[in-house]
Amino acid sequence: MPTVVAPKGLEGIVATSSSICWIDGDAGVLSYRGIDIHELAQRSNFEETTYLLWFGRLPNQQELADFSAQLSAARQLDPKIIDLLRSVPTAASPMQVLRTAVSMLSMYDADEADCSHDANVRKSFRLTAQIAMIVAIFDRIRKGKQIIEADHTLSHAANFLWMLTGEKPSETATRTFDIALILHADHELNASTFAARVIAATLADIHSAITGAIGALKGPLHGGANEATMRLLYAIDKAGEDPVEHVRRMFAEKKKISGFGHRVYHTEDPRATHLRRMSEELSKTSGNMKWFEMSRKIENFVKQEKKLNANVDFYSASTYTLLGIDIDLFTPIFAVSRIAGWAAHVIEQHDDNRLIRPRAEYVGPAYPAPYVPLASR
Ligand SMILES: CC(=O)SCCNC(=O)CCNC(=O)[C@H](O)C(C)(C)COP(=O)(O)OP(=O)(O)OC[C@H]1O[C@@H](n2cnc3c(N)ncnc32)[C@H](O)[C@@H]1OP(=O)(O)O
Ligand SMILES: O=C([O-])CC(=O)C(=O)O
Repeated sequence: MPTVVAPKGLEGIVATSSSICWIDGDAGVLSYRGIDIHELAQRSNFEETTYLLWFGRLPNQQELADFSAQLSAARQLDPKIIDLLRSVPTAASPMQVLRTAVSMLSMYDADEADCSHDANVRKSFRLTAQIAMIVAIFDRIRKGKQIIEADHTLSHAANFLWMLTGEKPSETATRTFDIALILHADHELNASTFAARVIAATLADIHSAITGAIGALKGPLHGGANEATMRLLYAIDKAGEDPVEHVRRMFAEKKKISGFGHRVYHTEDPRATHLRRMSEELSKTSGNMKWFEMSRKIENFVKQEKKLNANVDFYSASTYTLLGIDIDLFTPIFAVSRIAGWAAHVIEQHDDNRLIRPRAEYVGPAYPAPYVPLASR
């Protein structure tokens, strides 16, 4: 019989070993394959970072060129997936649609049943390219706009913005978005990645694991917090309220403030540092300081009152808004990036698998409870 009862929410429990991502939550350090996130945010791009996550080291020039070409070549969707995107209600949330479409992708993937290392890598290329396309194409369809064909000369970040808006993105927009993709690409055993690994550990295919991960990311305690953050900023603005007074009231009502707090970080989330800076820069260049200033006031107040730090979701909200992106695309965009990490974890899980099956502490009626016949109840 098991004797150890893990703390609620498995806080502090080390549930697997992994060589992908290392976090020091007290020092505010995040690294992919040992390389500091600040260095990656400054010097890398999404393609190179994804190579690093999947293959464990930085690529040389030729490897990066080949990788980028392979990712770009994977920008293809079966027409049946486009039919699906046209057939769902336009009022459906893009996150619901993404979850369903990724599940459907498996039916059009030649490697579906093959969970070998090589097949997983091939499917990871396709999923990474296709998730970005699905998010952009559904947004066009629901707005009654024409679908934009992928541009194979563009980077992953630039192509996403191109397919979303139909306009070639500026260098600033592309770089900002690329950095956001790098920052969100992996985060150790967060809830959606854990979900993906649990599914993969049954030797289910990568599409099943990623579909489950998208479901986990959707919740407001996880990836859904970026949308909830922006909805809070909009609500405060609409009511013409002082942000500090609004948040003070939320605290009095024992409500949580989206975009703050973290299970692992007890100091600044290193990703928030970059997103705060990008939000400020975009605000200055656009001449619209409203969202940034409101965010700063809330951040200072939450820190002062509750000693809680902004997490990755807080400043991504204003950053994406300043890039002209709709609020309900924020969490799908998280998936556009996080597929890199999810795929790395599924590959790692399948490469050295054991079923993940913990125990529960039983707190129900004592055994043996009587079975009372229906007529006597
Ligand atoms: C990409 C990501 O997933 S990043 C996280 C995104 N999620 C959010 O931003 C949602 C808001 N934040 C939260 O709900 C939490 O901080 C989580 C879920 C991220 C981490 O949760 P946990 O480690 O389980 O901490 P828990 O929820 O138990 O909070 C501990 C205490 O801090 C308080 N607290 C934590 N976060 C917040 C918050 N955002 N606002 C107000 N109070 C908070 C809790 O109310 C609790 O207080 P109590 O002990 O007086 O009851
Ligand atoms: O690690 C976590 O619990 C949540 C998080 O920040 C992420 O998934 O990026």
